[in-house]
Amino acid sequence: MTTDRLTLTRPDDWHLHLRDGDMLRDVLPDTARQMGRAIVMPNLVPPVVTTDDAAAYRERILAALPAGAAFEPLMTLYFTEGTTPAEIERAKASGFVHGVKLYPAHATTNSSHGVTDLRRCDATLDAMQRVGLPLLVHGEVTDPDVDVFDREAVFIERVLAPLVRDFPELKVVLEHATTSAAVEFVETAPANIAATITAHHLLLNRNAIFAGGLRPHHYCLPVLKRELHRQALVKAATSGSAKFFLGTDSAPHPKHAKESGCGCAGIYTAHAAIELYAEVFDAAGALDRLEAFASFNGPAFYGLPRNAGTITLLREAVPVPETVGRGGQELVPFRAGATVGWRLIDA
Ligand SMILES: NC(=O)N[C@@H](CC(=O)O)C(=O)O
Ligand SMILES: [Zn+2]
Ligand SMILES: [Zn+2]
Repeated sequence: MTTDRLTLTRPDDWHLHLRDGDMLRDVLPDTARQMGRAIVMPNLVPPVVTTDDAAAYRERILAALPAGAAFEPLMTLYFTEGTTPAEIERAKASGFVHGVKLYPAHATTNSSHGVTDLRRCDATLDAMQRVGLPLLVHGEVTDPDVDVFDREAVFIERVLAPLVRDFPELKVVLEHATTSAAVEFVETAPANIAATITAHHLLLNRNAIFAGGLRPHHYCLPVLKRELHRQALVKAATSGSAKFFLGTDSAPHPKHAKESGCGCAGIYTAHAAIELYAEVFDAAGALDRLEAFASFNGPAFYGLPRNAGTITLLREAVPVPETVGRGGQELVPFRAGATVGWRLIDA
């Protein structure tokens, strides 16, 4: 039996880039239309490093919301080697900071202020473990001797496994998991270790970067992997395990910055996020497990209530515009000029 109409508890996006200024105003309505909340990444220029920075950014997001939107931004701090235990206490006490994001220095977009040696951060990690503030990790080593396709697996071995051993109570989210190594690590780790999975890593393998020519809009970090890894991610997401949840890593960059001699990493999926995940779960014969992945597992991990409302999807081919952008710089959305298989209707 096929389902042509799907009603779900309103989902959340547990890994999202909203940027700032004009770009923020352009992209925020896409997320606010479907998600109740989102964990907002702190890699602005300059980064969001203190609770005061996060409070100010939160106000800018709320001010950019379309009238009547009930969206709640869940803020994060950018982990630097200067992040103190006192800042962790302040962040936790704020009630609006829900995680601290670890970018290994130079691993990805706007990560130059990231951490070069996590061993120098023990006191801060200890404070996070004590107050129950999750560590959100971009899990890739930056060692130039490590092949770009192996950077996640090597990070798990060199950094994540020792971290989990030394801070056994620390809540950790391995963000945008892309490999079978990540899936195995998270599955066999204790309940305080979880992972987000993006729609694009569930839908595409690395061939998509080179399909008929170089495809800058399929370039992101961690980079797309082999088909066997994509299959492992689909299996994990649709398994019913509470350790995996929705995190789009929707990462808008202006068209000219992607279509460049040195293009930025990041894929914009917020315009059709839940629709793209529905495609994946449908193809896997697991539409009945989409709601837990999208709407239940994340709040359970973060210790937050589920959203109260619902959203409804209809099975229908919906065209995706060539560009998105209402005033800021144009950006090219995932599936630009093609279609997605579901329509989100206003319930
Ligand atoms: N995922 C990406 O390719 N890019 C993200 C950064 C990140 O999440 O690593 C961005 O901020 O553009
Ligand atoms: Zn990242
Ligand atoms: Zn990201």
